[in-house]
Amino acid sequence: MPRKDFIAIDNFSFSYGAAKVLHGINMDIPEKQVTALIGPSGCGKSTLLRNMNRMNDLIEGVQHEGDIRLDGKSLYDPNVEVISLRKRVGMVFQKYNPFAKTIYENVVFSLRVAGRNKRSELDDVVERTLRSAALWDEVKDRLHTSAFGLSGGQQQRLCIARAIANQPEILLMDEPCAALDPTATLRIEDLIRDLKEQFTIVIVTHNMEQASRCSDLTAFLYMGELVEYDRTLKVFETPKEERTEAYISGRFS
Ligand SMILES: Nc1ncnc2c1ncn2[C@@H]1O[C@H](COP(=O)(O)OP(=O)(O)OP(=O)(O)O)[C@@H](O)[C@H]1O
Repeated sequence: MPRKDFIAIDNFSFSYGAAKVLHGINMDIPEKQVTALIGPSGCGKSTLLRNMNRMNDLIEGVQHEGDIRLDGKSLYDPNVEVISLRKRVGMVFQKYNPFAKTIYENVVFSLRVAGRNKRSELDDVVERTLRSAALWDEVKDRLHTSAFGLSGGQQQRLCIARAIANQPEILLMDEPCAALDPTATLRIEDLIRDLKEQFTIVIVTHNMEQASRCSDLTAFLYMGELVEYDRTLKVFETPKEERTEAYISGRFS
């Protein structure tokens, strides 16, 4: 049975120095579903997402209260090593950012870092991962050419492949289609729907249609508070809160 509170966010608040930007967020994110974080610019979506793999830790002066648990275990447990956490939680960013390497070497990057260099294993991972990222057919004849030779949408799918090559449990996506055209966007949305068979996905998006097309649950944040969190259909069709209704109907952005 997939776990309903695979990522359990428990009364979580977060500050950059004196600026408190998340206020007592409570949210259970289920396993192998797509959960979208929506809300106006600056409401704290990326901050919340980046806390799910402790990416904000390196910023000076940050503080948190409350807890985030992955599969029952606190991210802040002193025994949790951030490096092993990042293996469990992959991340894809707004601007596709392949490394200046070949397509093949981008996919196997995290395996090489972990000292896994056996050619036959790497070949298998490359094919399986590129198939999962819906890119194999387009690149199988040019695996050893530069990743920069791909289109923007292909480069983003390659970044998704790189993020999932080491089989994380969770995939965090921060506006993954923001730099893509509508056709490439739809391909990534198809891919997100396929990938939830294997991964728990959390996506930040400004695009309401995208949230309604590809997420199972939607959380609406406003000024660092979680205003509403429910099944996506419910949030879009019969929101409980006036502020959610106003936002999704475009009365403010
Ligand atoms: N590194 C940082 N240092 C200080 N303040 C930050 C930092 N990153 C974000 N903030 C502030 O935290 C608040 C929340 O920002 P965040 O990027 O999480 O919001 P967002 O909802 O993802 O916004 P957007 O949709 O514009 O990307 C904003 O007021 C922002 O200015």
